[in-house]
Amino acid sequence: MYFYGTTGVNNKGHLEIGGVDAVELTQEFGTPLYVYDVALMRERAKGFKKAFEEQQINAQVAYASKAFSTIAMLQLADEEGLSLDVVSGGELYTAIKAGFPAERIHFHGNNKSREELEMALDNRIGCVVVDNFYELALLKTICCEKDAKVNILLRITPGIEAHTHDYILTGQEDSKFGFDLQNGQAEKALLTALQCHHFEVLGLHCHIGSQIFETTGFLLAAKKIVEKMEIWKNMHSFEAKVLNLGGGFGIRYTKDDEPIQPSQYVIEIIKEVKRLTKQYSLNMPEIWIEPGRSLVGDAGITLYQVGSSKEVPGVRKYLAVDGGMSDNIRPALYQAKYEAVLANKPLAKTDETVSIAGKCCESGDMLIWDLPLPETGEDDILAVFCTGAYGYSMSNNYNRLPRPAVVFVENGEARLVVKRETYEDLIRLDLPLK
Ligand SMILES: Cc1ncc(COP(=O)(O)O)c(C=O)c1O
Ligand SMILES: N[C@@H](CCCC[NH3+])C(=O)O
Repeated sequence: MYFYGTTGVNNKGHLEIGGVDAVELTQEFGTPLYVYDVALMRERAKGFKKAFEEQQINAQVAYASKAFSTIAMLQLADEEGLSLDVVSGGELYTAIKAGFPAERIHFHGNNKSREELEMALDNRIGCVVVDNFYELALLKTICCEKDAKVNILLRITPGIEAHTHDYILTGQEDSKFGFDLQNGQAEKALLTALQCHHFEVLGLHCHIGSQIFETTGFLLAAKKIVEKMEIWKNMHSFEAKVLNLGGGFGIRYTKDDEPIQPSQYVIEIIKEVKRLTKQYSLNMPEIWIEPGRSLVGDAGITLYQVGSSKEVPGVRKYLAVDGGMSDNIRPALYQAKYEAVLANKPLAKTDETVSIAGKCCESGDMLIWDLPLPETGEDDILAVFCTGAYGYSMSNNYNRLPRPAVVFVENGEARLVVKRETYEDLIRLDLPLK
């Protein structure tokens, strides 16, 4: 059994997170319930920051808020001195309402609207990560209208495709994001941007993928970009002040995942960029990264009430919980794997193998296949580990299921940070036929 962060077993034999009894949490806040281990999120944030500080590198660690964006979460990110990556007006709005310092907000997205870009400029955010020629032109028009200046990074597609465990170098990257480095688009974008006096081109950005367990892909990406930086310095007198290598650092969902320490990515990236910049006589740029999953993923646990069960003789036993693909779509979308225990008896001997079904009207609404559990019945609470990233943020109201509440636990205290949706919330925006 693998417990993350402050999770353990208390003297009642119950699962405990942040010093709080998980069963009592369900009694107070209901189920399904997302529970976040605040100490673990702080530890992860500090780990990334410390890795840069120890090497005395100017850096920004921007939390990719798509992983889990709520007011309390963004306030926590601010407390930990993180910057913030937002990818939509909604994420930006949440950040502003959370009081997140605008100068540390970076705005991503492959189809930012005029309204979103105006919102970014009006709030004087730290930088816009420009993704394509359409955006370059639109941003220029808006800046002219507002007589505004804006810091930008150019999102580059370096031609490296990161698959979870291996890396494939592609000649021509087929991606909806960014300016291609190989075919000259990136250089054309740079020249266009440099001609516009409304833009301060801070540097370059790339993101090679997600749930990556090795450093190789990041180092290859850095190499390709720094090589271009040298060419662009000589040809266009442009020297990037910032090199943003994105997020994607992998975490442990199950025993099959073997992540490396978050600091390891940072240490190796710094070493490689130092080596390359020395080789090409460039100034060391600021290094920015954008972890999402690795800051919050393993800090989240979802608690469910166990309900019905069905035995298919000789095949399997299905055990249904009171949530499913509406609160965690990752198994249905990516065949993502999770581990789970019974929160009311996590150490009990596992003598059954069951498959955990959600309650949505879809055969594909399965959370975990073939999970070893003790004999399980109606009074049991299932705790699914590692649901902190892309769980709540990808939740939905399929079958008109209200979204669960979110609770932060720390030092023996629980704090409700997102209320449970009600049926009334579900129809709030509906209008009658006549
Ligand atoms: C541009 C960018 N930055 C950061 C992230 C965060 O990725 P992860 O949650 O895997 O760290 C993503 C998502 O993959 C992304 O697209
Ligand atoms: N949502 C995905 C990751 C996408 C990251 C954003 N580019 C996941 O749950 O793993």
